[in-house]
Formats: sequence, structure tokens, C-alpha cells
Amino acid sequence: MQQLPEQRINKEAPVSNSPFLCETLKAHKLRLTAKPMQDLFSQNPKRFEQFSARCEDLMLDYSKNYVDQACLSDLIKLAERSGLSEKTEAMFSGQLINNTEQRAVLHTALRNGGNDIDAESAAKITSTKERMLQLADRLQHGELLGYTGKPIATVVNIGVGGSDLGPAMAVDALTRYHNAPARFLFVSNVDPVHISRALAQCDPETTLFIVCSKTFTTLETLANANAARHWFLQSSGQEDAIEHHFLAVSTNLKAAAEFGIPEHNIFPMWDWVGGRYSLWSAIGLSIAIAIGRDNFEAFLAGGRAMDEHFRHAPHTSNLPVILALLGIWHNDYFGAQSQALICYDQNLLLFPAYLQQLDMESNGKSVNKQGEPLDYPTGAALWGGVGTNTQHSFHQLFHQGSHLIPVDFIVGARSTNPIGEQQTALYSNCLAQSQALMQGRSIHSLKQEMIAEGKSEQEADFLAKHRFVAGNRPSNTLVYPTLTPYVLGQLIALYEHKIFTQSVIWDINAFDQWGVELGKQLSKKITRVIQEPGKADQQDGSTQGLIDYFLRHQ
Ligand SMILES: O=P(O)(O)OC[C@H]1O[C@](O)(CO)[C@@H](O)[C@@H]1O
Repeated sequence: MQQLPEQRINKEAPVSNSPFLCETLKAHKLRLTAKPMQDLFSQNPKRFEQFSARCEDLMLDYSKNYVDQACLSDLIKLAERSGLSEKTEAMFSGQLINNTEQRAVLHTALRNGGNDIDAESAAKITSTKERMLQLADRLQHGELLGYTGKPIATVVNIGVGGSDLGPAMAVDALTRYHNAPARFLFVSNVDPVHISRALAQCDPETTLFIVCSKTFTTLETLANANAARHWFLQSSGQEDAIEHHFLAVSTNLKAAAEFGIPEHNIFPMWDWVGGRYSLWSAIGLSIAIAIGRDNFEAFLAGGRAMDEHFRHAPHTSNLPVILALLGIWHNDYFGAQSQALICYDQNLLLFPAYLQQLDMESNGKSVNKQGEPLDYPTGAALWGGVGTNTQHSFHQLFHQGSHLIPVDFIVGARSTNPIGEQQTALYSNCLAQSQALMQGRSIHSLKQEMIAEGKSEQEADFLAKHRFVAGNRPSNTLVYPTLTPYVLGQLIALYEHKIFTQSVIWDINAFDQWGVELGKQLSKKITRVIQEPGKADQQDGSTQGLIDYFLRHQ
């Protein structure tokens, strides 16, 4: 007999024979997937209570997954065997857990004022935060003036990767909480279109540029910052006016100063803050300016609340640990190669793009911490968007496609901008998607329905095969009362710790990103070939052909 698609997906052999894929968990998979997922609810009326967890008002419902108590406790053993608790404390206390760069990983210290670390670093965190908040106060009160005495009205963040995605996402997500009389633009791409479009909206007399770069060596950021500086000087004509319009955030204070930014306009960060974990540091200056002192403190407090939960809640009710284990369950035992994140909250439009870097740059690794190749899959490809738009775009593939794609749904109970019954429609749509993924629609019921509507047996049979929805597809739903700075802080820290937990279980370093370097080096060589044809190294045929095309069209 031909297998139904849901059987093909659920019965697929694990993708590796690694001992990591333990026999007990494989047996759980076989046992659980032998029945429709819905049966887990009919067998256990308390399933929702037992398979949901909370950090204050943020709730994770993970009941629509193929897990039960026995399976969950064996998954938790994966976390315990990996030494998660000790490794978590090693991170919080500043041990050099980024072992390829010999660095501590202390973004958590930025949200608790450095309680777990040395007094000197803690003092730097506090004083830098205070400088950020004072700047926010001045902008809010119209006291931050440009070189002609007019108040700053536009803030342009120039950065890329972690120096862009986090601030851009949070500033957009918290639009409802902006209290600065300014608008915010983000320029990241080296494509000149990006900076040109931003500058076209700016007035040099009232624009503040924040050049964010941990290293201050990043090609894109320096190119865009130079373009902004040139544009500004063309109109102001005064070098000394730069100090009213350019700020920098970096660990490389020397390079920022050489760029021409006065020392008192440079906000420090430290090598123990990873780029993709840096929105809590001065890289988040645009966030602090946009939402102001109290809201920024609330944002940090939300992150801190999740830190406390992650450190102290038992693994059985620990949101980051549960999300991490379910990700591993789907990745390594069900062969899912991607993970979708669908935010039923327009405020979170940029959240999937932000999480893409956070997750994929962290856990896109194929060797363990000792450098040995892994024989099991690690980080899945993460992608997503905002509902309900995504329903009319790619959910077709979730429901009837041949890939298993676990989904995280994120939704608030109340809108930040309520209008009539629209939030009810939004929330209902979110729930309908996770329900459809689980329930599916059987051929039998479709046929019966169509025959009752008057279709012939043959026609109903044909159409039912096309309309059939397999179901039994996993999803999590994260709910919160309404999106606030505090909730956003919780959500970000939740995913940071999920990613960390997975890296511990997979035994990989989540805090380096060597894979990005090769492309950077090669782009420099190719630029040289274009700029000095004949002088530089020979390229492969394809690359040379494409270079020639470029040169012919200049
Ligand atoms: O802040 P920087 O040093 O300009 O780096 C920007 C981004 O570049 C990367 O190193 C690699 O793309 C990211 O990790 C980082 O967030």
C-alpha cells in the first residue's frame, strides 16, 4: 500500500547513525507517530496544562508536538548529560566559553548591570548605559542640537549584521513606545542605493548618524559612514560640525577616532559582547533614543527576567530549554531541515530576520568545540514572516508540501493599536494555522463532504486527493498579553538561551562565525581584480567571466 505523506515524514529514518541519536528517543518517535497527534489530546485532557510553560505572563504552548512525559524526560536527559546547568553558569560568570577566540560571552551582564562579573566591567556597563540614557533624555527634550542650532529630527544608524539587525528590529517593534521627536532610519547594505535613499530623506542640519561597528573595520559600514560624512561635509562645509552629527559605537576606539569622531562621541563596547547579541549594549543606542530611559530599562528588565527563568526554572518548565529540545527533536530525529517563525504581530515584522542571524550565525556549524566533524545535523535554516501575510504566501508548503517544517507562532492577546475586532481575527488566524497543521483533513471526510454537496464519486475521489492535508505537523505557540519593551526583552533573551542550549547539547561553539570570513577575504581579492585588471591573481572561469561582464558595462 502506498504511504500517505504524513507517514513518509514521520517514519523517515534519522539522518545519522550517531550515538547522539539514542535508541530510546528513536523508540519514542516510532511509538508516538504511530497515532494521529490529536490522539495525545483525547488520551490526556490535561495535555495543554502539562505541555505549556510560563515565564511570568509569557506562555509557551508546546502541546501540538509529538511529545509526551516519557519522551520529554528522555529529551531532558540530553540536556543534563551535556552539562547544561554548569555551562550556563560558566557563561553567566564570564568564563571564556567562546574557545576559538578565547572570549567570555556576557550579553547577559548588560541586562543585570554586571552582577555576576568583576566590579570594573560592571562599572563600565553602568556608566555607558547612563551615557546612552542621557543622550536619549536630551533628544527627547529637544536639547540635542545640530551645528546650526536646530534640534536633531532624524537618527540614521549605520551598521550591518548584529550592528543593524537588532536595533532595526527593536526600534520598529517598539514604535508604539517611541517618545523621541525623531524618525529612525537604518542603513546596512553596501549597495549605494541603501545610503542614497536614506540621505534623500535627511536634512544635514538635523540628522544624527550613529556609526555602529564592533570592529570598526567592516567594509559595508565604513563605506556607508564615509558616504554619509562626505554628504554632510558637502552641505555643512565644516569639519568641526561633525561632532554635532556623528556618534560611534565600537570596541575599536582608535579606528573610530581616526574616522573623525571625537572621543566624547564614542560609546564603548567590549569583546565579550558578540555582534549578534549586542543590541543590549551601546549598539542599542538607537533603541534607547527611540523609546527613552524608562522603556529601555523595561526592555533590559524583560531580558533579565528571562535570564533568571533560564538559570533557575527546572528544565521541565524552562522555556528556552523546552524550545531547544523540541528543535533538536525535529532536527535530529525527524530530519527537519528548517524551522519557521511566524509572528502574528506586525510589530515583529523584522523579528525573523533578526533571529536568522542570531540562530544561523550561532549554530550553523559542522564541527564540535574540539574541532572534530559532527555526524548529526545542527542548526536548521530559520525563516518566516508576519501572519496573516505568510498564510497567503507560503503556508501552502507547510500544509501540503513534502518537507516537514516545524513552526513557532508568536502572538499577543491585545493589539498595541486596537481597531474594532481586528485583533480577534488575527489571533483566530494564528490558532487556526497551528490547528490545521495538527489536524489536517482526511481524504475520507473530504470525499463524504463533496458527495453530500452533489459531486460524483469519481470527481470527489479525484479532488479529495488534491485537497487532502496530512496534518500531524508540529508547532509551538508563544503568547503574551501585548507587546511591550519588557515582553520584547523576554522574547529576545528566550531565543538567545534556546540557541545557547542547543549549542551545548550539540557541543558546538555558538559564539564564533568563521564561515563569514572567507567571503570577506575573497571579495577584497575580486575588488582588486576589478580595479587593477591584469595585476591580481587568476580567477576561476566563472568568476573571471562575471568580472569581464561587469567591466564591459561600466
Ligand atoms: O559590528 P561589526 O564589527 O561591524 O560586524 C558586523 C557583523 O559582521 C559579522 O562579523 C559577520 O557578518 C557579524 O557577526 C557582525 O554582527
